[in-house]
Amino acid sequence: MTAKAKHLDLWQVSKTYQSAQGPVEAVSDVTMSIEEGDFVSILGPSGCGKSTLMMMLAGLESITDGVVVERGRQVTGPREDVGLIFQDATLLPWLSVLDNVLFPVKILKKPRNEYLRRAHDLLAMVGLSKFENHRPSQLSGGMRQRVSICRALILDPPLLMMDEPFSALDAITRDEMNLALLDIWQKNPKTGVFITHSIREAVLLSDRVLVMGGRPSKVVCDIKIPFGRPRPDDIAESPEFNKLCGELKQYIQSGHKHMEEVST
Ligand SMILES: Nc1ncnc2c1ncn2[C@@H]1O[C@H](COP(=O)(O)OP(=O)(O)OP(=O)(O)O)[C@@H](O)[C@H]1O
Repeated sequence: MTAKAKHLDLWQVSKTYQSAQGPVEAVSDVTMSIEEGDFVSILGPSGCGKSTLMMMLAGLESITDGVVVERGRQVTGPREDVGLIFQDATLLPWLSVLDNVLFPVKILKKPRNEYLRRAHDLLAMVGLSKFENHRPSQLSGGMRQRVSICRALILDPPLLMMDEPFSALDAITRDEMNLALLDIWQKNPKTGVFITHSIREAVLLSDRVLVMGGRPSKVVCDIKIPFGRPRPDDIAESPEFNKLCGELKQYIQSGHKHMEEVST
């Protein structure tokens, strides 16, 4: 079996914020790789540095120490080949759904006609063809987040980073969005970094799950998810799925306890 190429390489990556109350060591000494095409979730207690780590990988937050390399090139700032999705869909209220999806094309001054077909196809894939001319205020939260997924995919970036993209949605819509994301990955595989507080969501979607914890925060657990793709519909009911969730829960709880002990 041939080894997969590395998409991201992190070497001794740390981040210390300077705040009015003094330095905050948010991430400490993370060394790891993420392989091409892998969907990697990051779990961990609140405040353990998950978003900070993702922002450093995306080149949107400076790195205090260490190096991040993407496909052989050191990351020094934001770049076009990363799609980003956040908890809030952050759509532009005055633009139609279609124009929101095409917004990165406009900003980067790429030819609209070349991306129009892709925008229609993406919106069809997430079931929003009939809403292309609607404004974001006419959509539900789940629909808005589906538009933001299409916007992140419009330039077909090889890397998609998602920071708790479904945490503001109700449970049923969240399950639907998980299935939509599995479907998108099946049809158009890419490298993914996904931050979530939901253990089950992480196990369902991922090829690998990392748990961050401790103070200063590190990667305390790195588990390969043994399920192939496409994932069977009833995978989340299987004993193996639930066993993995149980193991991850224990790692998170011990990281949580450690953070509480240090902060008291
Ligand atoms: N701009 C900033 N200035 C100072 N401290 C910051 C800044 N941003 C984050 N922090 C601190 O860094 C630590 C890590 O924050 P981060 O948002 O990365 O954690 P997180 O694991 O994503 O949390 P959550 O799950 O609650 O979103 C926290 O202690 C936070 O208070």
